[in-house]
Amino acid sequence: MGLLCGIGHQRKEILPSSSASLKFGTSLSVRKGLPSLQLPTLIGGSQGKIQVALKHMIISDRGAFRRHQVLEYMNWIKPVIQKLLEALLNGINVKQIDEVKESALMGSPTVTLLHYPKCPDPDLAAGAGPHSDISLITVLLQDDVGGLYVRVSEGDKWIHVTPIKGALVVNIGDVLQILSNDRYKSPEHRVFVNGSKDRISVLVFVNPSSDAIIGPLHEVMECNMTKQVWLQIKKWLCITRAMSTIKSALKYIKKEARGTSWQSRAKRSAVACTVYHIWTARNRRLFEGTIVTSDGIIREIKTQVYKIMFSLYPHVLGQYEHLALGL
Ligand SMILES: O=C(O)CCC(=O)C(=O)O
Ligand SMILES: [Fe+2]
Repeated sequence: MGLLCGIGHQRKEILPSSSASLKFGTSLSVRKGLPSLQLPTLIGGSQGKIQVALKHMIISDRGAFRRHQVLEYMNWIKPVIQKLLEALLNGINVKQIDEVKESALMGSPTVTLLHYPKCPDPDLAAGAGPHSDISLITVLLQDDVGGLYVRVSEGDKWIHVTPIKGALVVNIGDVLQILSNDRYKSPEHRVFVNGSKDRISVLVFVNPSSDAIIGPLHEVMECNMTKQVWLQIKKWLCITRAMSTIKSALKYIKKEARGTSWQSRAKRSAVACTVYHIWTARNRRLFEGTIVTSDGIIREIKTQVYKIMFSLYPHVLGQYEHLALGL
């Protein structure tokens, strides 16, 4: 089963069946793994031996949920959440989710068990008013009663998230919207109570750890740094040809700056130093949290090229003094 995104007929596959055993519902949903996932017999437990009459438990025994059952559900759902996160972050070009990132992003999950008593006049009951979740994602298990609606964009249209047997509904939360710089939207949703049946839902709010600093991930930001640095270095080298990327620079250098003249060497060194210093600056930002400005990187590149050229051609230093003057 693949990973589907969207609601109802708008669902589209975002991961092929071979790469995930997940199925997306509202925003997303998961099917495999809980074959008999059906309220009131919720938690399959180890090898499906333990069956919990959750609906019964919530309604008749409110406030006294069995801790180990909730923990068991959390244990079951953790790898599902990890897989979902991996797929979602992959979708915004975040390929590596190491332990630090993982614990920052999903460090404070909470489980909420909700009971919506039936109401003969549902219009008079509150249910859950329109809101978006502040979590990273919310994984929601609903029974077969229905009543959860998601707002379509900004309009007044609400789509019913029809319960699918054995499926989990996954909502994008505000935190993921921020991390993704709005590429994923945290949908507004609401719940209407039913006129003749009680409704139960079990929610896992996957929250970042309390000390995590949330902002758009670097991978989703347009990075202008490389372009800015290279354009300055190109000008410094008196290269007039239009080429704004390092890729095009490497191609140019391979073709046009092959010889052993000091000019060719200067150009080759400058491109190599540009690649190296941009890479170093990225690493320092990622691993040390140090921000190096493009002016700082340009200065480092020029200094290094100048040193290389001086060590190779001290006698022609005067000829390319204008390079040094740009330092
Ligand atoms: O009960 C539901 O289906 C949704 C509840 C909800 O959206 C929430 O508690 O944030
Ligand atoms: Fe919600």
